[in-house]
Amino acid sequence: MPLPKAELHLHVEGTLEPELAFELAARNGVKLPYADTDELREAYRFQDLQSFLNLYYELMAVLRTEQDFEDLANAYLARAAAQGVRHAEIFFDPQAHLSRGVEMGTVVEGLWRALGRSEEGHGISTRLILCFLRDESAESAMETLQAARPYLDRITGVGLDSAEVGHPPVKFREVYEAAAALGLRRVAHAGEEGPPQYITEALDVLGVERVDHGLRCMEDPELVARLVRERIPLTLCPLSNVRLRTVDTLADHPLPAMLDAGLLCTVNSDDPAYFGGYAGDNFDAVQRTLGLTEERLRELARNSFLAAFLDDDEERRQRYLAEVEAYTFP
Ligand SMILES: Nc1ncnc2[nH]cnc12
Ligand SMILES: [Zn+2]
Repeated sequence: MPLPKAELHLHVEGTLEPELAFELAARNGVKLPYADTDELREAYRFQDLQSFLNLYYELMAVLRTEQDFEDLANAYLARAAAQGVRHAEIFFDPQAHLSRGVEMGTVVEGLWRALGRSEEGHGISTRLILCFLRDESAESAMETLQAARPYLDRITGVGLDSAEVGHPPVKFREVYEAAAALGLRRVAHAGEEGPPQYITEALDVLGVERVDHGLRCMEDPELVARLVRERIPLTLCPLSNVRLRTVDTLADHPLPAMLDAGLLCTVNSDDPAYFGGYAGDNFDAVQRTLGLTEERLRELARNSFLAAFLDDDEERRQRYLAEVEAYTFP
């Protein structure tokens, strides 16, 4: 039995495996510029975040109907359950669909058809987090938030993703204020490729409660001290960092130093279909390569539930935390 954990940094579009991409392409009459799944996998050699994003957006062309989004989410939930995920907070990128003529309702209702049955079907509780694309305008983000208003009973929070450098958090100040006024939780990618200053801005200007990635905080000791003091969770994605060359090799990953510094770290998969592993694979990889002790792994799992947006269901959080403490490693 795998260690129970929450996944807090997972882009549902990043769970599109090549096999499902071809299946959906055939179903929707979409022509992909790859002969087969092998040729597509060959394209998964990324130089940086942008080279990954190019492929990530290109493949979204196969996602067209509610059924497509339901199938995508169901495939993820099945894989996640097999790797010990008990709770998943799932990002989606509506602007990447709206711009192709796929409506907000198609995306949210499609995802919800899977998420609404996830507890019975996969034993996973879920939350949905709407992400704004930071390389699009603030006006577009605000329009997207407005388009989501009929679906807010299904959406827990907002996030910020896509190309980071040159798109500082401050650009989205008003959108995040509007999201907060609607009662939405706030997170943002910061310090993945962008500088530590973006992490500070995400906290101070956007009021985020968790930082996605946050890796580059390690360049600024005062920021580390603040993150420790304020118990700000970081949603790290080790295999993603290797594939996008944020770190040279997994052995160079600062996770052990971050835990030693007292940071509230969690381990997640980001875009598992592209980066070589789901949540459990990320745990296994850091255990193997970074030599994390069982107590460190238990700490990561505990942190994931502490950092989860389960404030409306504390009883469930305590149940999950008890599962973590009772877990015996094989
Ligand atoms: N790792 C990542 N960083 C920024 N935007 C993303 N969108 C999907 N994955 C992402
Ligand atoms: Zn991400």
